[in-house]
Parts: sequence; structure tokens; C-alpha cells
Amino acid sequence: MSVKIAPSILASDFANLQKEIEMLNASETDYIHVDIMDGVFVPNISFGIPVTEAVKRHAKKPLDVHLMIVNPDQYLEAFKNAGAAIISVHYEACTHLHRTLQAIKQLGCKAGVALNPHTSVELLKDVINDIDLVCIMSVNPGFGGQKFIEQTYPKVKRLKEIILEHGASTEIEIDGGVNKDNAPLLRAAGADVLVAGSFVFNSPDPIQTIKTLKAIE
Ligand SMILES: O=C(CO)[C@H](O)[C@H](O)COP(=O)(O)O
Repeated sequence: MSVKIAPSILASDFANLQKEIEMLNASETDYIHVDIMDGVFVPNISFGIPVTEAVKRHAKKPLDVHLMIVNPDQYLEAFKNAGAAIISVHYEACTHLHRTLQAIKQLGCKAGVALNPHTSVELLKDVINDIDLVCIMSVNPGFGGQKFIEQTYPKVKRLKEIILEHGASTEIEIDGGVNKDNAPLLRAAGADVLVAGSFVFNSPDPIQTIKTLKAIE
């Protein structure tokens, strides 16, 4: 199966959001990555439920909602109702991760867990069969356009081993600083989904850029 591409609308032109979503609909985008930042879990505020609803009204691709917020349990239903197909919570924001994953699934969404760069993939072993997607942060969350952290590669490799050891079907997603140079190496390490914000939206031809990423073996 080819690598999945999830453009992050954090880097899109918010004043022309409908146009940006229509561009993604016309591209080889697999998931539309929606970054929710609360100014507490991360040092930035992006947007929330009404904007997610607005994206959903135009999107023809599944919404991959990445909650960079404290107390994510409080908002799972609201994001499901806003149109999320996948909801990822941060490992670092969950006291009862297993319970949170079950709650996401009971809503009918795929359950994701995001890991900050300092968080070991080993911590997911006991719940790996309950996770549909692990989002490995390859930058410190909070801002687009940051430099890719090279230590991500061994993390991806180790997570892939854990998934195979447990017979799980979890997807590995990489988020932060993804570009055409690191994408083939991430794919070779075991990545299934590549999130790309700046690299897609700051390029002269985003549809072609998505195609280029999608073609990576
Ligand atoms: O979660 C994020 C930031 O916290 C973004 O999705 C991520 O940074 C992608 O943007 P870019 O490709 O520009 O690095």
C-alpha cells in the first residue's frame, strides 16, 4: 500500500479555507490533518470546534484531528460531532489513556495517540492493540514550519517492531518538518502516514507537491 499523505491545514490560508479544502479534495490527499492547539498544552492557539465544522462542510477526505490540548476527554464528542474521523490525543495529556481510547472508539472514530519528541514509543506497548494510529511528533508541537528532529527515524523503526511483535494493525504517522528529503527515509523506517504543512502549502503547486510525496516508495 502506498504512503498516506495528510496535509496539515495549520499552514493553509485561513482567509481562503474553502478554496484550500477544495484544492485538497482535488489532490491525492488521504487525510486532512486538523491541528487543535489550546495555548495550555502547547504554547500556541490555533482554532477549535467551529472551524473544524466549517472544514468538514467542504471536505471530501476524512478529518484527522490532532488534539494538542489538556483534558482531551472533555472534547471528544464535540470533535466527533464536528466531523472527525480520527481523533488523536497526546500521551502526555492523558492520565487514563486506555479509557480515553475506548471513549474515542465508542464514538465511532479511529483512536490515535500522539507522542512528543521526548516520549518513548516503549510506553505504548501495553495499549498498542487499542490504537489505530500513533502520531510521532518530529518537532515539538505548537508551531508549523519547524526543523525536523533526526532522532525520529529510530523511533519509527522501534514502533514498527512493537506493532509487528503484537500483531497490531496500527498506522504510524509522522508530524512535523516533513519534506521530500526526509519522507523516503521515514517511509523506509516504517511510516504509513506523512503529515505535511509548510512543505505542501508553501509550495508553488500544492497538488503536485502532494503527488510527489504520495509517489514515495
Ligand atoms: O502538529 C503540528 C505542529 O504542532 C503540525 O501539524 C506540524 O508542525 C506540521 O507542520 P509543518 O509540516 O509545517 O512542520
